[in-house]
Amino acid sequence: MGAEASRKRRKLFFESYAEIDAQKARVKHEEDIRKTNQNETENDENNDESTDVKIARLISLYPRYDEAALLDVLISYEGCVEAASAALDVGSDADQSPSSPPASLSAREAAAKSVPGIQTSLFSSFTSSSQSSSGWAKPLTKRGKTLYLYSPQDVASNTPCSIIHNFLPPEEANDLLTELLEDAKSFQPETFQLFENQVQSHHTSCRYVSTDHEMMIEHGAEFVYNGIVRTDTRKISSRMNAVSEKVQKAVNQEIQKRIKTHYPEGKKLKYQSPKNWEPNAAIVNCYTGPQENLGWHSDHLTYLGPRAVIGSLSLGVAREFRVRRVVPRDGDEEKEEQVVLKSTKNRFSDKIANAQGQISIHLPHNSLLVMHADMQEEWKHSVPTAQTISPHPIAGNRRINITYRSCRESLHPRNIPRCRCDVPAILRCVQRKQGTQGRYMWMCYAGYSPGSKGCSYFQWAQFDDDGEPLWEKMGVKPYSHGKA
Ligand SMILES: O=C(O)CCC(=O)C(=O)O
Ligand SMILES: [Fe+2]
Repeated sequence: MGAEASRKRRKLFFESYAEIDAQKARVKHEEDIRKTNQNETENDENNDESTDVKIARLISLYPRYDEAALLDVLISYEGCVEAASAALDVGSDADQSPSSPPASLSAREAAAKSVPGIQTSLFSSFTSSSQSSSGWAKPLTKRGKTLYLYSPQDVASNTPCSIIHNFLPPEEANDLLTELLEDAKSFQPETFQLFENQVQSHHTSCRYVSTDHEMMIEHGAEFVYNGIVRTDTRKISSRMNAVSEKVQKAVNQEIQKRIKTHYPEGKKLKYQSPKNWEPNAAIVNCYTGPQENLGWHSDHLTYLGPRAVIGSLSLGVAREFRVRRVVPRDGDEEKEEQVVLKSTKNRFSDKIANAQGQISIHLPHNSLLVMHADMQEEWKHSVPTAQTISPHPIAGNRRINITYRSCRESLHPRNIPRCRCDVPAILRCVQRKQGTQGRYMWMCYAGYSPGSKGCSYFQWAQFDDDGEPLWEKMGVKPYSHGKA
């Protein structure tokens, strides 16, 4: 391919060469982190390669894909050549060798095919024969493949989520969208600490709370949420509040349905709150254009408590929401905890967690997705970059998402233990370690705030059956109890 043609094709993916370099730097940075994680958990023979070497390896394997497309795939797989290569193999016709992609495959198609796998049909590609212990069908996913789901029935049967399409009366959805698009003009990307570097999210967001009381508390001090120091907290508007009441009603109905149809013996899960779900905070996310995204993560449980339920309303441009189950594996307990901690810093995915493939849920304008109590502890989710988007008549190329959350009073920052850095500790669930999977722990949070290193504070968490903290049993003094 001529240099000029190659440059043109690169431009299909990136606005500028600076962006390619920035992407490469990002991959390199992510690689460094992955390398650190892997060094601590496993001996990976491939982990000292630079991004350029990895790209060179992919180019030699897939000579007919251009560099930008391969870089895109490598980014999707967090710098793991093997995973990227597996995805490209899936993306190629089954009977073609990796070095012989279809002759007509453009760079855009190559990337589309490679991120990450193609479902042919829900019922022909995937088969399910058994139910998991929590009652829902075993995921129908396969390694390196993505199962695309659209219908509420498919979503409820195959994921820990349920979805309601056309949730609000159309005018109400449009009015809320218009209001939030205006608000979002002053949203900022999230900044979080990734070891010694500060990293910015690839979308903007803002936290909203429902009462003046919460506003006063949160304005005095930085509020750490989802691993991010949030200095901009706003008050929920009357329009958002009216919608919040509808979300509350629908989410409570969905929770009851879920308990009856999916959970063992039709009972709520251990640690799930038996109370009516009442949203008192929201994070509003704004994704401008197809490249803005949110990486793999589980939502932090620090203020929500175990078995949290989240109502997530999508407005504007339709995007994909991906979920994948976290697969437990064996490893050293202490190192595993460090990995969990680090993975919250960088919202990093784990190639082992990818072993069962991913599920993509289509999120159109005015859809309410409920992430149920079986979600955060056992699954990760993301909003990936899109190859193309259909402009929305009001939002243009933007998508607004509101995640309504119910923070527990018992886990308010003033009530939770503080580590030696004098920062409220973070609550995490062990997701991957066989043996301790499902156990909760309190850890130092300070390492998340830019410029701070953090301490090694660690304490197993204990809760009653309804997910309320048992501070005394843990021998922990909540912050406010220690105050005069
Ligand atoms: O934008 C979305 O649909 C998901 C947002 C999300 O996962 C979050 O705010 O934690
Ligand atoms: Fe999330």
